[in-house]
Amino acid sequence: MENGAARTAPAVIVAIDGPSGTGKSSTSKAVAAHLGLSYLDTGAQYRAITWWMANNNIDITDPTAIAAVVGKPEIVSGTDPSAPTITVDGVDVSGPIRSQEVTSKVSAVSAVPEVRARITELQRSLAASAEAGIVVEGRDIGTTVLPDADLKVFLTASPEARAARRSGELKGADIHTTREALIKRDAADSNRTTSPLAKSDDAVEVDTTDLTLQQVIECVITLVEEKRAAK
Ligand SMILES: Nc1ncnc2c1ncn2[C@@H]1O[C@H](COP(=O)(O)OP(=O)(O)OP(=O)(O)O)[C@@H](O)[C@H]1O
Ligand SMILES: Nc1ccn([C@@H]2O[C@H](COP(=O)(O)O)[C@@H](O)[C@H]2O)c(=O)n1
Repeated sequence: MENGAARTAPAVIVAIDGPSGTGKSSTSKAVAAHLGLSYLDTGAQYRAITWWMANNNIDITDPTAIAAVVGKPEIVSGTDPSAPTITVDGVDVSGPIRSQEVTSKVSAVSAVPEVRARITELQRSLAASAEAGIVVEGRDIGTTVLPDADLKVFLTASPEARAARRSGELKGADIHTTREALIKRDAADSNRTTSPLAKSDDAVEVDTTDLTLQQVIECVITLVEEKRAAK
């Protein structure tokens, strides 16, 4: 480096995977904001395409029907961690994609190989255009979408801890029902044939059951900084 030249941190690609309610979104957003990276919520993309299928009366039990229309909706993700956005055909769907209807249908839609191929292409393109780097969170980022990521983290937590977090978020929803719904969605996501929810062999596993969100964020920031220093 020449005298006086500013040192720019090299772009870094971070993949954060794990089951529902382990803290992927909260952690990824905070880590990206702290380190000046972009942020991509890939679950929101699968939810957005599911919302479009439901709105267009596509039979979500019929993979052939889903595959036939997979290219129709235009899905756009904004990657600013302080204000992530998601639109379908120009419509802001950030609220509707969190509905119970979408949550109950998303695993069936995301299991369709043509859906995964389309969404994976969007994800790779966003990651490639993130100048400073990006934190991408989901279920198959480390294994399939970005297998060459600089850092892979796999978050876990007990079903009880995850259900308590979720029912707190859903204003006192019954913990038992929430726990059963989480377990059912994780099973569907883990057992599908195409890029299931899985820990990549080279991912760092962090059990968040007894950690505060702040402790998890600090742990991941440290891991990213170590990777950056080694680049
Ligand atoms: N370590 C933690 N301790 C306590 N609460 C947490 C922790 N991590 C996350 N939370 C809370 O748990 C809830 C779920 O977190 P978050 O949405 O980040 O999980 P997720 O893994 O992205 O879930 P999903 O895959 O279903 O989108 C949020 O309300 C969040 O604030
Ligand atoms: N990489 C991913 C991310 C998500 N999914 C599917 O989307 C659903 C919703 O994800 P949330 O993180 O918003 O809860 C999830 O249950 C998966 O079906 C996926 O397949 N791959």
